[in-house]
Amino acid sequence: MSSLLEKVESLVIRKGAGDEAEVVTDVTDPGNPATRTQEIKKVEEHGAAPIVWIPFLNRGTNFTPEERRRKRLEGLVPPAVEPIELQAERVMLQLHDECPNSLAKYELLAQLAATNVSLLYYVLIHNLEQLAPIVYTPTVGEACQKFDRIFRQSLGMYFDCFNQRGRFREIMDNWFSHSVQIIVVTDGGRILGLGDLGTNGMGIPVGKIQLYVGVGGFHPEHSLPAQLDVGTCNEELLKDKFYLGNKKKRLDGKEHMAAVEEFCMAAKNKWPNVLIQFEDFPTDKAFDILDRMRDKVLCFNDDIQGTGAVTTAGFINGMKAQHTPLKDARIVFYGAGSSAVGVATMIAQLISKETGMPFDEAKKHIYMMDSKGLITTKRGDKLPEHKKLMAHGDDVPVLKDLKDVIAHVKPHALIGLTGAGPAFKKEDIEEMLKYCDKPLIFPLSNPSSKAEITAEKAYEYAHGKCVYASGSPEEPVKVNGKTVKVGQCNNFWIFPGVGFGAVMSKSKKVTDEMFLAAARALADFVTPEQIEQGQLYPEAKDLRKVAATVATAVADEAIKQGVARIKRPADLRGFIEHRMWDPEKPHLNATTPLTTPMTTPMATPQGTPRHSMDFGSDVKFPQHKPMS
Ligand SMILES: NC(=O)C1=CN([C@@H]2O[C@H](COP(=O)(O)OP(=O)(O)OC[C@H]3O[C@@H](n4cnc5c(N)ncnc54)[C@H](OP(=O)(O)O)[C@@H]3O)[C@@H](O)[C@H]2O)C=CC1
Ligand SMILES: CC(=O)C(=O)O
Ligand SMILES: [Mg+2]
Repeated sequence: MSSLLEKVESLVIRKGAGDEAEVVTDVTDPGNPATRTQEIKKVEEHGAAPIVWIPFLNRGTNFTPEERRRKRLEGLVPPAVEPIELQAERVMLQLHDECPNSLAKYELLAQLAATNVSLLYYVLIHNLEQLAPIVYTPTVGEACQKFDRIFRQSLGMYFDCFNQRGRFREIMDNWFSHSVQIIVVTDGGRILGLGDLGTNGMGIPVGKIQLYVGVGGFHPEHSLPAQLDVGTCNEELLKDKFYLGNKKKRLDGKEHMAAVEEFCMAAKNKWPNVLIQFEDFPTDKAFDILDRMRDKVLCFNDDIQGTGAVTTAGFINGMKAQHTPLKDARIVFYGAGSSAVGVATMIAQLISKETGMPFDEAKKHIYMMDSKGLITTKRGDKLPEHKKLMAHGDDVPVLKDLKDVIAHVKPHALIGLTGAGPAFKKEDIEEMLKYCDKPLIFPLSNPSSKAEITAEKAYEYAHGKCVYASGSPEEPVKVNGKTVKVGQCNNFWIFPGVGFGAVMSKSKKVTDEMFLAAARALADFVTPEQIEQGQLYPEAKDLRKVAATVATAVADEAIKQGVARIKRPADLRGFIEHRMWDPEKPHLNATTPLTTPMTTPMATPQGTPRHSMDFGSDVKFPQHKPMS
């Protein structure tokens, strides 16, 4: 005989499909119909399972005696009634005393995410500086590499692009929340600088969503980490018995694009105002996906646009620290993938807007290198589209070596986005010093093991004279006898605020101008005195405040551009802050669902949900047919 919980599970699933009549008959125990029905009624009244077993509702020992009585939790939690502060103190103690390394801390926090969501976020928000490097880079990189080994509980949704195509919309009905506002989705193709990690890449959407909630202010129930399983070409994973995805070679071309498109359109149908963040798609897909989807769904690519904005902010402050006017600034990019091209484009836009010079003129200030050297149209190889934009022509010689490029360009800034560090050598930094007395050095590749240089070496080679920030956090370093905090140039300064600002302003799209507004707001958060001392970014403890500032600037820009669907509130900052979710008030649903009531699946006579295919004039649900 099946257990009550199994019955209830069946009840809940069937209720979801809108087939209640069938349920009652089905779950009544023929041995004792009256008792069974009563039991089920009770469970119906009090939820499918005790809420201490539901991570989004569980507050463990924090439930008051009255709540324990009312919610039928008596006996299910220890007698002590604890304030969340004390619960958090226990977690911090466990992190310090019981976890021998960063990965163990990651696992402990993942366990918390799977059991008590409010407590996870309380702990995260109150210890951002300490814990961002755990849930995010660099530790999340190691976690992704070992994801199938440390896996315990899924924290997001998987979409199997081999076996579930055409059914993504239906599968989304399995997610518990009716009002998702933010999705981070990856295909695992370029996870940080670690390459193709297939479904092990899920750690990245999970980590970014944790920052969307802990930093950006989204309600946990309104956020969704998602992984498209398009296969992997990582031979080690294909051989790994624990690998959690399909052991098949990656989909490519039209098949890959069709899967992404089905996912996006299904998400829009299910959650009409959802914002989709594309994350760590390989460069040969990233630009095409953004181009194809940006007018169809509310979306952006974090690696292209988020990185663009965060680096532009550091560049603004770096040029101030050097006293270099933007019209004179020259920049060398080491790496020409999705992130580098995103940054280069935004910096050229900034120079153009600030100085009045045309974009085509502004972009001549930028010199990009890839694995073959300085990118020029005359180099003799066929350049992919994304490299053409910034390629120089006859005005530059063919150069392969970074030092030679520096000698030719005489740059004010050197930005590393190769995913292939360490790469910047002593002679490169010394060469920069010949032309600029305070060069900006940004080794931005993640995680730390892939960074182009470390703070210690950069300051040493530059005799303490550079302005520096890295993609992953670093410990403070001694510079000329003084301890200096190391700045972090990571898109985590941008995406939580951009996402929250766009969603709270009910923006129809996320425009380039909104990203530029985010960059400026981030740059302005740092005081002139801090900039003068070489500090280009805020400190991680201020992440939440920065997110509110960025969100306000983004919403403001959306309203100015006419893409927002709200009227300007008298106090925009207050409007944003009021809506930021606070785990200390778990029932205060500050981010009131903006989604219109969801499109409810209708039950067919057979009980299988079906969906209306008429989603309005401009949105058509893809029918899993080959794309033209
Ligand atoms: N700090 C932050 O916020 C962010 C950091 N990143 C980091 O940026 C890195 C790159 O990401 P993405 O742009 O998407 O990746 P891609 O793999 O698309 O790009 C890498 C680029 O670096 C070039 N490259 C690789 N090795 C070398 C080398 N030895 N010398 C010169 N150029 C080289 C490649 O050349 P070729 O084209 O010839 O192959 C390519 O142009 C990752 O490590 C990622 O973690 C990304 C987003 C945000
Ligand atoms: C930070 C980030 O998005 C990356 O390294 O890919
Ligand atoms: Mg990324």
